[in-house]
Amino acid sequence: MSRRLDLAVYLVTTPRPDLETVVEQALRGGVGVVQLRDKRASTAQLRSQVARLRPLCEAHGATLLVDDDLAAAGLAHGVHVGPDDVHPVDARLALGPDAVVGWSLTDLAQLDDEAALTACDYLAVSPVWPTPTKPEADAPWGLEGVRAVVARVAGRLPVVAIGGIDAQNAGAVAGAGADGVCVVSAICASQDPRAAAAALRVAVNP
Ligand SMILES: Cc1ncc(COP(=O)(O)OP(=O)(O)O)c(N)n1
Ligand SMILES: Cc1ncsc1CCOP(=O)(O)O
Ligand SMILES: [Mg+2]
Repeated sequence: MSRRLDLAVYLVTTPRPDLETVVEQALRGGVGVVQLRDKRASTAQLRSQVARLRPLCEAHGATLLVDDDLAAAGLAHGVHVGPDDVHPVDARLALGPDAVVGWSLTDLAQLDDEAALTACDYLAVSPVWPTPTKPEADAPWGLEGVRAVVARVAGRLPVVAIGGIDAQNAGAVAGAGADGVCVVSAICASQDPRAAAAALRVAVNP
């Protein structure tokens, strides 16, 4: 991975008609990574959204990733996969050495998968807290889980956390050792996505 990866505030999108406006505002507020996540979209729809979002992200020096879909991710800067998706090694082989590959951690045993860790650029502790945005998510790690993961991989791979994070608790997540916070609703459900992103940035890097 050769591009600069600013994981401090990481936006995972939810489908909405004004997505470009929300992303643009979030980028102005300091989001460094945007992940396009739309479970219902076809590859063709994702690719067309990537074509619109990528120039926006690049204008702000940010990274655009796609959830799960390697064909759409090939038009972006990389992909985020989970333990039930394509393996990070296969994602790396498909997208090449310059792509960003992120991997969700739902179980500490995943850290024994040396090949996966070598193929990844970052790990996402998922979820740190329960969240209505993803009710089917695995058991929450809590802050102790963030600490446990960071203790295992610190200095080797950056660690972010996702699930139930907002500007009030983001500082605690960073205090547990996370390099960044990933959010859906804290930005997408805000009346002011720019201010919401900026508040998260301050909480992570006071
Ligand atoms: C940054 C980040 N972390 C975790 C997830 C969840 O990924 P996954 O476990 O593959 O679940 P789905 O998003 O595919 O439902 C994520 N997308 N992004
Ligand atoms: C996609 C995803 N993966 C684990 S939790 C989650 C959703 C996080 O949403 P929110 O930031 O609104 O809690
Ligand atoms: Mg997935």
